[in-house]
Amino acid sequence: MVIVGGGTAGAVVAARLSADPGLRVCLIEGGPSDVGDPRILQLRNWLNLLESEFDYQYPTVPQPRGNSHIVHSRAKVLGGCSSHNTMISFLPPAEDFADWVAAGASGWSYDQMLPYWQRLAINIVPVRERNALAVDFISSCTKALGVPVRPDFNAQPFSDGTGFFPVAYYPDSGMRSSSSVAYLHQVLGRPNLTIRTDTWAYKLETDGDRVTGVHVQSGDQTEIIRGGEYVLSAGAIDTPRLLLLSGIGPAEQLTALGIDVVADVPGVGENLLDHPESLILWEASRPVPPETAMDSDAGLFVRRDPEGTRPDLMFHLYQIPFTTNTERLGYDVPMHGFGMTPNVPRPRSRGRMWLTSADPHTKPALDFGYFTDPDGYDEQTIVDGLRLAREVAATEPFASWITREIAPGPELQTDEELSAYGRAAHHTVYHPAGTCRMGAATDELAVTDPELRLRGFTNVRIADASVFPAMTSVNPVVAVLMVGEKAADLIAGHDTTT
Ligand SMILES: Cc1cc2nc3c(=O)[nH]c(=O)nc-3n(C[C@H](O)[C@H](O)[C@H](O)COP(=O)(O)OP(=O)(O)OC[C@H]3O[C@@H](n4cnc5c(N)ncnc54)[C@H](O)[C@@H]3O)c2cc1C
Repeated sequence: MVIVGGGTAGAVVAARLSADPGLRVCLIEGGPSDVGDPRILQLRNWLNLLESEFDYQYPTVPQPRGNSHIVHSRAKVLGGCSSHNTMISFLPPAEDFADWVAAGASGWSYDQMLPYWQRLAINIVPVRERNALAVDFISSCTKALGVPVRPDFNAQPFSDGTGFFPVAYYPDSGMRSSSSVAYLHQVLGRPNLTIRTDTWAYKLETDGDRVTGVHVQSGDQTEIIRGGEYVLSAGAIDTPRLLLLSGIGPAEQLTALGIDVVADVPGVGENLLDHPESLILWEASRPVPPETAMDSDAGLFVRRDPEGTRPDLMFHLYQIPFTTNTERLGYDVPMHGFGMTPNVPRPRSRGRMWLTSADPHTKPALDFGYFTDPDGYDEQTIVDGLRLAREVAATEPFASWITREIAPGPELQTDEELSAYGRAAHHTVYHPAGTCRMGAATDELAVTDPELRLRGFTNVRIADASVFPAMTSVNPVVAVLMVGEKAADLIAGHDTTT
């Protein structure tokens, strides 16, 4: 068994499958190991990992209705993005899985997925550090907007609420509970598990409907790693990239680049999803206390649609000034500041990714199509978010932490002004997904079937965020881990739900 990508889902698949001593598992990971490296393991260091040596750093193509300057961080280290993210960990609502089933992913209903949630090995706990700013934020959210305080967001399904986030970490040590820490670290000695770090896959070798090997590069050396079955877990950008480099994708695109078409799979790279977020930034009236799990410890979910059953607007509280985009627009950078980031839980804009060259080292083009949905739903969500954030900011005790609103600034008031600012200053919550989405066999744009098998191939599955048919309403890492758990069961033949 060869697994490409030792990231969030790939680590789960490798750990679960290698529990069977009769199965030999080789895990190929492009980045280094995280073992013993506090830069990776300390959750609070996450911001320093962005655009570092542990990051593939993908730019986007110009975004006519959004921000063209975003660098999409994708982790290059064992554990993948679970080794450099904030590990905010929500069980997605039942309706999210119902959307997946409706999109053709039979076997992926909430009830069928709950056993995977229950067996996750990561250590999810509500943030233990109780920062006074975050405490007052929660109090003002509930007063201003009437949403309930949630001591544990995962205790029961919710459609709104405010509180400290559930986070996968170990509060005593500050260590993250990534997929590498929770799944791999204790099984590194298994004789049937080989982990090849710093080894980058750039092409699949195929023969008819089977993959027969993976071409990899390690330093200056290249070789082919072979196995009976293959799992692709390189993430929502690198899994479709590897398929396209191997001649598996939209035939027209491949032919134009001079890549031999092995299988015409038109959905590879389509359906690129993300959660866009914007920012309201305040100058603090006093220094923000230092206690924190990872500088964004609390948040707010709002349901604007009275008919809806899920949140349709989410905010992270940032206890630090996250000014990358506002500074570029000419706004002040405060010495002490903080912000709220309204994001769109179920965005309606869709993007796509594609290759611009047959050279495996050339980064692919990413077009998220931010704020291009024809009804303007995504931009209205951001506008509503900026307005609701101002209501929270006007309410004590949070209000007394604020000296002034720096961005968008009180002079911007109309929907048009707030939309223009919100889109210019927007960022990503770093949640790309959907580019190899699963679906029914009759769905031409589905890249895998509901058992995660790659269209047209008998011995390859995909297990990572790329298989999402639709975006989860909440931060997606838990859903990705559940994909890994279910993939392992499907491969081992234990899955009884499909
Ligand atoms: C900065 C940041 C913060 C985030 N915060 C949160 C959060 O708090 N909560 C949440 O729910 N979600 C969060 N996310 C999103 C979440 O982490 C991702 O959606 C999820 O981890 C993706 O998992 P994956 O298995 O699809 O891919 P990854 O975890 O990215 O795994 C892919 C792995 O494959 C390896 N790889 C890639 N290409 C190759 C190749 N060609 N050959 C060999 N190996 C390869 C990579 O090195 C990586 O280890 C965040 C993401 C980022 C970047």
